[in-house]
Amino acid sequence: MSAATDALEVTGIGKQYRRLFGRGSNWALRDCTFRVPAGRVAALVGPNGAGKTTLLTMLAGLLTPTEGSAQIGGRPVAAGRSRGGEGRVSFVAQDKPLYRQLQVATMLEVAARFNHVWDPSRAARWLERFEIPLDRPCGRLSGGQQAQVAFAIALGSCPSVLLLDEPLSNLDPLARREVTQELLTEAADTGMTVLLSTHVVAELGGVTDHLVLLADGALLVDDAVDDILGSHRYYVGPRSTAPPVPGEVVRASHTDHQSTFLLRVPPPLEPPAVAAPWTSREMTLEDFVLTQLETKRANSRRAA
Ligand SMILES: Nc1ncnc2c1ncn2[C@@H]1O[C@H](COP(=O)(O)OP(=O)(O)OP(=O)(O)O)[C@@H](O)[C@H]1O
Repeated sequence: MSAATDALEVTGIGKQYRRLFGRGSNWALRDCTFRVPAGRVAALVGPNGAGKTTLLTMLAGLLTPTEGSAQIGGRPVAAGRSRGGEGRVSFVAQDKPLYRQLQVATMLEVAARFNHVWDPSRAARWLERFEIPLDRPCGRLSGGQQAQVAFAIALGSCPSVLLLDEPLSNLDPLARREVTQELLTEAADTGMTVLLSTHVVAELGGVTDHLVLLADGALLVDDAVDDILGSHRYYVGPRSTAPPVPGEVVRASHTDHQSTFLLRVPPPLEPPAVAAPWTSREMTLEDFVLTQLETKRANSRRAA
């Protein structure tokens, strides 16, 4: 994949926060390098405190990196500098700031004045899709409805890259699925790239096509979801010290009578079929994320 087709290019980025009390500082994120191709919906996943918000805030140009740099649409991100053209970015933070006393329709008018590129129909379509009342003050909407207004404003500004910090956290399960599917449609229709942080990995299957996994302020995985899922498979059979087919053992677990192996076969090879009594099944994205995090934790404990 050439750099020209990458909407987001992050090189060695890191952030060190000063401690408020006492001396010294903490690295929230270190040496993070990854790319997200244009038009993808990428999930930014990691445990609490992994550095997701810090990364998104730097990509939005609201926080200066301590090290490294980022490019959006081929142009460097610089804190405090507004962007236009191909590198236009919208960021929806966790606390979605809306004027509580303003009606939704008036809030959109205010947003239109703040954005030099604005598509009123795109914002209106999103609100209509999610049945948000335009005449209600924002402060009298539910948390999930307020989130929808924030998404509508972000989309109305026609970003080439949309950064969302835990967009699904206020939404019910049905709304979560609808929002992720609509974002996928928006990305497919407009070429917009989405990077969204989330803890709800189980609901990302079929929606995100790229995974960026952080843990303890470091990048653990940066890969296409199809490649991840296509190269891993579970094998379950009688208790055994070795898997029934060749491949890298990512994880093995055993009971008295049964063994389960998660195997990785790097693309372009397909994970092999298996003969009875062994059975095999696909791995989910949630399985993959949990396995990576467990392995990382076990390695850290061993090294300590
Ligand atoms: N302003 C700040 N000053 C000092 N430390 C900070 C600051 N903001 C974040 N941190 C620390 O940086 C680390 C990463 O925080 P960050 O909010 O980026 O994580 P996160 O992955 O978004 O977490 P969560 O999933 O809980 O939202 C944490 O250890 C956090 O305590």
